[in-house]
Amino acid sequence: MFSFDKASLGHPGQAVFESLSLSIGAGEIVALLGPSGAGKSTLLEALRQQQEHQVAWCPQAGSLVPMLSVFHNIYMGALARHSTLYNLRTLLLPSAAEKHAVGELAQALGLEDKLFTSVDRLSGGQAQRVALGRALYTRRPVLLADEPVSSLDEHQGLTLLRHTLAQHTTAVVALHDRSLALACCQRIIGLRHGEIALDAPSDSLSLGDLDALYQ
Ligand SMILES: Nc1ncnc2c1ncn2[C@@H]1O[C@H](COP(=O)(O)OP(=O)(O)OP(=O)(O)O)[C@@H](O)[C@H]1O
Repeated sequence: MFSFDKASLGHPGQAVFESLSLSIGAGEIVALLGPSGAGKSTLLEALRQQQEHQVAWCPQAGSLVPMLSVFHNIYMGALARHSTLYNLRTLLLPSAAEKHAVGELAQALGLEDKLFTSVDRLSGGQAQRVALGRALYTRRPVLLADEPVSSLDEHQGLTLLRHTLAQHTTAVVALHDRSLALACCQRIIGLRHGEIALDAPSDSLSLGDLDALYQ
């Protein structure tokens, strides 16, 4: 599904990975771990470019449109599924069917009472749940998510990450919470200084093994 062979990845004027070799197969649920600046977001963006039309994309907070409502931001996940005319009509005057579909998703995310509240009036954790909702509403099989539950409490983060992963066949999720990575993902890829420092099944790893990534 995803494959890099001695690839150079990075940003204009800055290579983050100088020679990255990595394969991720369909059906894998993968956590990306590593200290800040290790290259998790850079790798997610490169993965996205390889399978753009298959990917449900959940970037870090800040990607929502703050002055629009929860309904509108979640609906944006569906823009590619519909004609421009249908999208314009739905954004201006949503049908009962779209309100119901987005409302059901909002309910699963604990946002049912905020459906027509603008995102700039939400807490950080509520906004993160909207971003997850938008990714879920794309209804695509491959989830790529960048710290999708970092502002949620431990219990809610675990519940929502499990709920979201269950709706995708393949996923790569950057996380900072190592326990969450071990609990929810089958494979852990640890990044450090633009290299893969660890790549192993999560059931072969302990929290202590993951600590080494951050030392
Ligand atoms: N738009 C950009 N232009 C130039 N360099 C960038 C850009 N975005 C990130 N970088 C650099 O690329 C490197 C990797 O950044 P990246 O965001 O991939 O790390 P990360 O592991 O996701 O970090 P964090 O956990 O803090 O989000 C860093 O040195 C960062 O400064």
